[in-house]
Amino acid sequence: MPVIETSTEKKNNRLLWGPESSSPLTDEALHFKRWRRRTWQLHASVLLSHLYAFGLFLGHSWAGYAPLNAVLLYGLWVGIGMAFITWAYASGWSQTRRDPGLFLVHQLLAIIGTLGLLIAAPQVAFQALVMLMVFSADGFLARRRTSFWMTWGCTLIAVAVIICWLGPQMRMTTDTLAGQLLAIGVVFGAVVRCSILVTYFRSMQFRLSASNEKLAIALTQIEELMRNDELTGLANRRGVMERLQQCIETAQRDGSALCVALLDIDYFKHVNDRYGHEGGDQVLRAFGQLLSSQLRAVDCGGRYGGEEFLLLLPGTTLSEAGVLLERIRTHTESLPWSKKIDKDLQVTCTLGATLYRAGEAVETVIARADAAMYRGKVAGRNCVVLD
Ligand SMILES: Nc1nc2c(ncn2[C@@H]2O[C@H](COP(=O)(O)OP(=O)(O)OP(=O)(O)O)[C@@H](O)[C@H]2O)c(=O)[nH]1
Repeated sequence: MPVIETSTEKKNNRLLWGPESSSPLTDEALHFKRWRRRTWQLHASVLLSHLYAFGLFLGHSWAGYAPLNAVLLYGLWVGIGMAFITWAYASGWSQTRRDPGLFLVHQLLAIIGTLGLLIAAPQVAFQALVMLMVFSADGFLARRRTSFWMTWGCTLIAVAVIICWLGPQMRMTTDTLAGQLLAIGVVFGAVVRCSILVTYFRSMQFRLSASNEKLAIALTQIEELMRNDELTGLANRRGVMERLQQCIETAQRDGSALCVALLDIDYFKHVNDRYGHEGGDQVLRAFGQLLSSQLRAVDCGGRYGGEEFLLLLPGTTLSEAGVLLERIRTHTESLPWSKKIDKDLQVTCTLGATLYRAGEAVETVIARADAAMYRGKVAGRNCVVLD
């Protein structure tokens, strides 16, 4: 399983990239499976690179630039090291280390192997130096600050030693055709290894931006759901209240009119009692559709409570609102409820509206609309009351 860090460990062992640990939302087993897959992919590419380098050194030996024994010893050293790292990944032992990618181990293996080869075959110092630098490029993938700096620190020291010690003897082995081909092979290998790493980084970047996009879409959907009433398709209380706050700010800024109306279905309890909760829900759904069809795009209708709705009508005077609310009332009355639910069903609503007054609080304007609607209820319902 992935190593879980304590907070002190996190502080002492800061990461250079990526999250501190897997997100609590991420399935930990999935996260671990992905990590293992990528580690194995990278490890396979490292093994191939070592094989390639070994092949090139063998080629140099065949062309007479390095003693065969030295090359074979180098191959044995790297082979044992790679077998150990493969075991460490497969057994999960690497997971118990602070550097689960074993970047430093990789690097020390390559450095010691290269230095050993150079002592025995200084003729191939230049090629070995290039390959060492190429293998070091893997160090860029180290996440942990200490792994990163130790990997690079060791590499730079090794490179400095090679340059100071063998610099004067360094030469490109290009005096024969075989030497030329081998030198080209060294450069080719370096380019391929670097492009593999760059491709790896780019695919990580691509995956990251793709999941960021998915996340942004999911976030938008969640935000929409948070503000929507599933039953009626209108805004819910949170949504309509946020919108009211925005409408008030606009009205205060440009001095435009803002009408606020409360609407309540009459005797809704009877609908529920007679047709059941499902019948009541059907009425609410149809009512939501009716309101949506009557409001302009700039208006907002939201479900304020059970069978109570809040309507926001920006840029609308009280008398203009009166016309709209009367239309909603008559449409409610004349909607073919008998076809929709039951032949005996008759639905009406009572509406109360008021004009927002500059400087007043949200609660005040709603309370005034509520009082207007209440007066309509007392007066016998199925009417519009303007305050
Ligand atoms: N089906 C359904 N019923 C709901 C929902 N939310 C609230 N109600 C019901 O709506 C009814 C509201 O009843 P009251 O507040 O007494 O109002 P009323 O019967 O409409 O009477 P007046 O408003 O005075 O005309 C209650 O029976 C609630 O259970 C809902 O989402 N679905």
